[in-house]
Amino acid sequence: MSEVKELTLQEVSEHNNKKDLYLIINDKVYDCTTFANEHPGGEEVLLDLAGQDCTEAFDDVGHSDEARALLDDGMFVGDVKRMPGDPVPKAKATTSSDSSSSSSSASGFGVGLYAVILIGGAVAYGAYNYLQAQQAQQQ
Ligand code: HEM
Repeated sequence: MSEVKELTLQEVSEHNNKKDLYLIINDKVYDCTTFANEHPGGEEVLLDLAGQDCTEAFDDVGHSDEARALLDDGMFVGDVKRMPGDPVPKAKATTSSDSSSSSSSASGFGVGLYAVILIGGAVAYGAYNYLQAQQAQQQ
């Protein structure tokens, strides 16, 4: 088995143009030079991020499994070699778990809010009926 190549952020950042375009996704380096002009999302977005870590941008778009499979289908160059002082990777695990946990807590809050509105409405309706009955008795 051949060893996986390792590239520093500095090395990757030199591949930053249309004729030589590397991207980092999840700490892996991909050569997107030929793919760029076939990219369904356009060549421009890839050029803007050329030589950089685009994990966040890639995840934000919500790319399909097909798009992810494309990456390992001939574009893989090697792993990122983090040097002391390099920026920390745009956390992959936290981004996905963050969004799922925040969305689940948001939906939890939504259900709670509905419950409060429903119960509040029921109590108000009950109080109104009670007062009406009291008034009817007094007349
Ligand atoms: C080498 C990495 C990338 C690959 C292999 C890739 C592949 C693809 C593929 C196959 C699609 C079609 C929809 C799908 O299957 O999800 C797509 C759509 C798209 N991509 Fe990428 N993409 C890459 C990087 C990026 C990056 C870094 C951005 C930055 C924002 C981006 C932005 C978009 C957008 C906006 C679309 C939607 C296009 C549309 O539906 O009109 N992509 N990409």
